[in-house]
Amino acid sequence: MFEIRDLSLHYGQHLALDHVAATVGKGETVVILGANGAGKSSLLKAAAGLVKPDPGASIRFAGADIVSRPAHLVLEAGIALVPEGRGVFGDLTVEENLALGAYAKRARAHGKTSRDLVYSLFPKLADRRKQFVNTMSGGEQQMVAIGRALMSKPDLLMLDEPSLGLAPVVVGELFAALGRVRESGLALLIVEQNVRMSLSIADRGYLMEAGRIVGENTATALMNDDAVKRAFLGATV
Ligand SMILES: Nc1ncnc2c1ncn2[C@@H]1O[C@H](COP(=O)(O)OP(=O)(O)OP(=O)(O)O)[C@@H](O)[C@H]1O
Repeated sequence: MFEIRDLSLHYGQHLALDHVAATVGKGETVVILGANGAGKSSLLKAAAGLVKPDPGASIRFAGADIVSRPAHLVLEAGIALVPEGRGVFGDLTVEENLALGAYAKRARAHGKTSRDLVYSLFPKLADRRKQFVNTMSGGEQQMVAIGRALMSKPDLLMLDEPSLGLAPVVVGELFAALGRVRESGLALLIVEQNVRMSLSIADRGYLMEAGRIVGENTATALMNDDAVKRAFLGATV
């Protein structure tokens, strides 16, 4: 359904992505693991149309080549990004933030159905629909950000470090909610530092290092991989 090939990206002289190839199947959950600066955010930004890759890249989604499309047209094609740092509007309420997520043409006619889906996936948001987002906890704000992205009716939801800065118990809640999003049939592409948690809801994962994909396997195999354990799970194997 989603296929990236030969994706390279320079920031000036700096090569941030080097011939990256990756896929996400329909309804599949895929995690990208890698150290700080490996290029994970750049990969999501390029896929979302927020940064322009080097010539020669191919990014295909549901049969269409979307590589040169601007961000709003990538969204119309069915790919939504929840950026690192969330990007919610703090001085608007939960329901106002959600309403803003439904501006895409593909989403406008489905506002009520999408809102009902978001509230069923995140019951906490339903209780707090009139609350200003800047009075909410970090975990709740992350749920608003995910809810807003879901309002665009995506087929692929990309998340950049959704657990960043959240307390462990909140991270647990967040991943339980992402598990429910996954069950609803969406494909997910997640960049995460919380390797254990993200692999626990994933089908597959890629390892990134210095702008390149250096490994790929099922989530179960990665969880048991000695190199992954050493690098990301704090094990001394
Ligand atoms: N706008 C930019 N201009 C110049 N260099 C950039 C820019 N954005 C990212 N980089 C550089 O590109 C490389 C990849 O960055 P990227 O943010 O994609 O990595 P990451 O794996 O997401 O890391 P992190 O987990 O720290 O966010 C880094 O060396 C970073 O300094």
